Amino acid sequence: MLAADNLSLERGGRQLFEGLSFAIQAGQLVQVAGANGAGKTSLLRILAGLSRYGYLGRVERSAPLLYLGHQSGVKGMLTPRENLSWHVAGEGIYSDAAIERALEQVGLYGFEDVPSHALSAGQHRRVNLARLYLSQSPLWLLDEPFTAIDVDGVAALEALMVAHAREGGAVVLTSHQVINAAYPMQQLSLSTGLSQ
Ligand SMILES: Nc1ncnc2c1ncn2[C@@H]1O[C@H](COP(=O)(O)OP(=O)(O)OP(=O)(O)O)[C@@H](O)[C@H]1O
Repeated sequence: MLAADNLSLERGGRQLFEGLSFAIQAGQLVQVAGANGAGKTSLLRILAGLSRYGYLGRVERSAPLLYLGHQSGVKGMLTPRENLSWHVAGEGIYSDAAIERALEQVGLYGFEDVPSHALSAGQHRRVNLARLYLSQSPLWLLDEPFTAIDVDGVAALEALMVAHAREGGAVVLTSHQVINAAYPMQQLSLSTGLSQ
């Protein structure tokens, strides 16, 4: 689905990674490991095709991907329903019922038509995560998806990622959290690459 060949990135005079190569196949759950400022977000953006310059090496993508950045990407003026409709419009046509179901699955039943600026940080995040329930992209690149999410929400998201991998998808995520997925979780180190 995704292959990185000899990736190197320097930022602000610091070498964040050098000669990094790995391949992500269907069915893999991969957590990018590293301290604050190590370069995890930078790597994910390169993998997603959002950083076109400034790095060395090649990325080959052979499957459609969904990238969720670490900011919620939710517009405060719009309701959760409008935000989600706007986001998924680019990925195909979805019925209002499917959008409502996705919002219900992330615990936003009853909040569909509230202006998003009146939602909490975790609820903002949940609007963004609802995109995963509608996604038809096999490859998910998720930057800090658990930020501001409560315990039940974390468990639901872990289960969703496992189901996605079992159905032939793949997930690459950054997180400082220990993930309790009932599924083999591989670690991607910025210095040594993918664990076995
Ligand atoms: N646009 C930029 N210009 C210059 N330096 C940048 C830029 N964006 C990020 N950096 C630097 O690159 C380094 C890596 O940042 P990055 O956000 O990729 O780290 P991270 O591993 O995701 O960190 P965290 O765990 O704190 O989210 C940091 O030292 C950061 O200051």
